[in-house]
Amino acid sequence: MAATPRGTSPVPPDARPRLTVLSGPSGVGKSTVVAHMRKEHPEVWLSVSATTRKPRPGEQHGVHYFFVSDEEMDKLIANGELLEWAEFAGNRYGTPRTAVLERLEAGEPVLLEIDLQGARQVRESMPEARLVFLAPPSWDELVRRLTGRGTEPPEVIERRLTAARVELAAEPEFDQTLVNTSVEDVARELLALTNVV
Ligand SMILES: Nc1ncnc2c1ncn2[C@@H]1O[C@H](COP(=O)(O)OP(=O)(O)OP(=O)(O)O)[C@@H](O)[C@H]1O
Ligand SMILES: Nc1nc2c(ncn2[C@@H]2O[C@H](COP(=O)(O)O)[C@@H](O)[C@H]2O)c(=O)[nH]1
Repeated sequence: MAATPRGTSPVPPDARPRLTVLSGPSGVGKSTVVAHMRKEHPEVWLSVSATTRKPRPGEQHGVHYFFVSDEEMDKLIANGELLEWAEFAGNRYGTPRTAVLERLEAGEPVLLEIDLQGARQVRESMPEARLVFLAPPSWDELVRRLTGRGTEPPEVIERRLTAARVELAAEPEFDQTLVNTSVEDVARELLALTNVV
């Protein structure tokens, strides 16, 4: 058996800083679960995405998203500043590359909350990432949550539900599925997957 070099200790694979990607259909509760988890564990670093979507009431630039113009998004993409990006229901969204890589290099676990297309791109470029799918308890409950949130007009809800059917069908591509029946339970399970504790 090979000896452990002096000054180092064997690190079990699960103790390494990990890139966790949380995806799932619009309205399933990704932001709610992540916010709940980070209230107790603010040390979980969540990437702030850039988007061309307009802010919802209460959303702050640099906190919930970097709200950018179409031209700014074009530049971010052209300059290779995004780790991944996608068009979703009429807007573009992308993950700023440098901030994520800096955190990972510093040994900190990183969480991305992104759509299916983005998750697939991360799987290609960073195969070590753990992909977690957040599923609704049922289709009807997903529709209730998305509609009940009251943030999108009916035609945008329709677009998001069309995307949701595609996203639900892609669940087998993910490493893990969590069913969002209870925010508290899922937040605890997600925390365990991020390797923070
Ligand atoms: N476990 C749950 N039980 C009941 N309602 C929930 C649960 N989780 C989230 N919700 C509610 O569902 C709605 C959608 O949640 P949220 O905005 O977090 O979804 P999301 O997946 O982040 O959506 P999007 O991808 O569109 O940003 C919110 O009104 C939220 O309060
Ligand atoms: N591919 C990416 N998807 C992202 C990113 N940031 C957010 N999202 C996803 O977009 C939809 C819609 O979000 P909303 O805030 O408008 O409701 C949702 O699935 C998010 O997870 C990103 O950087 N890249």
